[in-house]
Amino acid sequence: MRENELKTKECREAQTSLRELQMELMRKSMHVGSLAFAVEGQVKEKSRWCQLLKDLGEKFKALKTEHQILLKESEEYKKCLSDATQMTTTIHQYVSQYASLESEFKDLKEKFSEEAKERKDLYNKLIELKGNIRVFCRCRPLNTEETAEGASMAIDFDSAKDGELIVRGHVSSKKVFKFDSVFNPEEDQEKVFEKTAPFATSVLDGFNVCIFAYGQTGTGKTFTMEGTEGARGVNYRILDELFRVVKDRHDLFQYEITVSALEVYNEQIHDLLLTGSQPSTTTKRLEVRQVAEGVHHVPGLVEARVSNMDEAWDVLQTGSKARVVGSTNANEHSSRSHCIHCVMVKGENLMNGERTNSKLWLIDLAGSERVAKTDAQGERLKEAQNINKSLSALGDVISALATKSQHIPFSRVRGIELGQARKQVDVGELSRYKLMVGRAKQDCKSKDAQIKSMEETIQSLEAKNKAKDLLTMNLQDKIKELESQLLVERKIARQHVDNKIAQDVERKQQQQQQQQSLKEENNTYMRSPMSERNLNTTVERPPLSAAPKKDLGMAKQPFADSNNSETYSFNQLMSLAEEKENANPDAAAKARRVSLCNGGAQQPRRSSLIPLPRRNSLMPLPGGAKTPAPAAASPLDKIKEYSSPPLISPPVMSNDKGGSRSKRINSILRRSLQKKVVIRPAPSGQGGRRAGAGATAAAAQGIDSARRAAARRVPASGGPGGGAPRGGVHQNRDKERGWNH
Ligand SMILES: Nc1ncnc2c1ncn2[C@@H]1O[C@H](COP(=O)(O)OP(=O)(O)OP(=O)(O)O)[C@@H](O)[C@H]1O
Repeated sequence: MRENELKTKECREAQTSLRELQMELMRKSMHVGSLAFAVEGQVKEKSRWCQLLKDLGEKFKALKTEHQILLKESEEYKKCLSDATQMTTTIHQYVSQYASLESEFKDLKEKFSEEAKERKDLYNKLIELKGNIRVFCRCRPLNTEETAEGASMAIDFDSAKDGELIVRGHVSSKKVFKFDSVFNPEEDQEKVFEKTAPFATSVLDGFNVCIFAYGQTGTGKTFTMEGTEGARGVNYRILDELFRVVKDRHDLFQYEITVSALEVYNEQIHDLLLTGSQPSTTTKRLEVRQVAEGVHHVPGLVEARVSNMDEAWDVLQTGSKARVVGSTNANEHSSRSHCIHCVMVKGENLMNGERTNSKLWLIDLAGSERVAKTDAQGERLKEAQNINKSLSALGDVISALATKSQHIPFSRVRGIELGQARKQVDVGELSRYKLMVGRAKQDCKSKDAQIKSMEETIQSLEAKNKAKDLLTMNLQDKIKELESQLLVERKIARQHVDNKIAQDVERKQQQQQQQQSLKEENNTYMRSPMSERNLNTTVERPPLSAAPKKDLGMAKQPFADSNNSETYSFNQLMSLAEEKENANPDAAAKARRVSLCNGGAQQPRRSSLIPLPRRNSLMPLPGGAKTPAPAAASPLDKIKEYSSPPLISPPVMSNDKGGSRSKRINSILRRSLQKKVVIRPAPSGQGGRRAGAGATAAAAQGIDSARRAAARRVPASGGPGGGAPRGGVHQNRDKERGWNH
């Protein structure tokens, strides 16, 4: 039992432990599960990290590669930088070299310009030394006809190299001619051109050149100048040379070449380039003009711009073909006109900008002929005569030029004066000048008229000005007089006011003294009884005569006695005066009238305590009561008063203390003067004037009239003599003026 119990207990314990173990197992299995989940997460994380690691490894590899590339590049850049530095240094070196080369080039350019100039001068000197006018002589071979006729050469060319030509005569006599060069019949075109080739350079250097062929008809002039297709003459060759030199100089010079062609036929000029395209009948006549010294121009002549030899030759050939040619006994194709080809060259030196303008004249003259020999008739005869005439004139011109004669007979030549034509004036130009002169004259005339009228206006204005000046002076004089008069009146008014004030003060003081004495008397009577009164005693009274004396003293110094309590201050006096004036305007007006008008007998005589200066103007002093009042209506009787704005400001007193006082007085005076004095229009004389037209003018007029009236009354009011002369009035005026100074 016990065993059973033990076994049961053991079983129970084993069961409990089993349960615990089961629980433990469960916990462990749960823990294992959670660990497995965690492991799974860790595995995932690990794989992610592995992937990241892999990516980073790849990136690292790429960066490494890039780094290597960049390293290579940086090395290359370093090399480039060093190369660039070297290049910069090289460029700087080149720049400095260029600068030095440029300055060198500039120097060389200058030197070259100088050298070119020197060369040009030397070349020109050489040409001059050879002769500005050079004469070459060419003899053609005998033609078939001459040979057939059995003619022989009459010229000896033994000394041709020295420029001598010997003409054998029929007799034994020989004639020797000297030329710059002599070409024998065997010498070809090229040989002839050799002597003329240098002129092409002269033309391009800016010099004018003229080559012409002169000679008897049929002697080979046209052949020499024009030549044939197989044997080109001077014209072709010199043009060819010209363009060759232009080509050589194209780096240094720029040229502009134009050509023209004209002929002088029967002393008339025709444009061959124009006639080449149009019928000769329609061509207009041309004339040679000298536009400046040594510069000639044919207005209206066609000038063809050419840029190369072919163009130039084509143009000149067109002209040559249009030339008048006729058959004569001497020459089957005789030129009946002078053919002139002109090549105009405008050059510009590209180095220094120097410009040149030159001309090359190539002239094939018509041949001189003996009319008798050629047996010319009709048109041919006329042509021959004109040709001979013009050639003769040309001979004279050349002779004069060669001998450097002062007078060159250009006027004899017409058409062949291309070398140096005299200055001609265009008819159209002349008429234009005439028109201009006419207009200028008209302008001049109209301007003269304007000036005259202006002078008259000025004169009249000056006269008016003078009159105005005179008027102004008169007015100024009047104003001065009025001003002085006004000052006098002010003075009088001031004195009057002072007197009035003094009188008032005196009267008041008298009254006060009287009242005081009465009071004292009363007091005396009141204090003593009747019994005590001494009837014999007399009250000591101030003598009656003493008061006026005292008053007189006070009146003399109304503003100075400050000890007296009854004495008025200046302001009080002023206010008193104003009060009085306001209270009794009639009296004030009367008072004013006293100052302005003749109060005469109506006014009571008052002794002025302040000595007044002697008055000679306007009206008598108040003391002049003896003077009878004028019976006739005085101009002052016509005076009426009316209020108006202040006329003239009183002069400012300079005294500082008295300034306020004087201002006060002035204000009173101003107020009294504001009642302006106006004279009624007089029946004559001053009737034209308007009273009150202007404040100042009215016052001036009024006072002036009053003054005149006073001046008229002077003799009546006790003046010396019945009719005082006008000078007396002036004297009075002067005296009045003297008061103010
Ligand atoms: N040096 C020369 N060699 C060969 N032939 C020449 C020579 N000079 C002139 N002639 C020939 O002589 C002829 C007359 O010459 P050309 O017409 O040039 O004379 P010209 O002086 O111009 O006469 P014109 O004044 O009448 O016009 C032409 O047939 C020309 O071929």
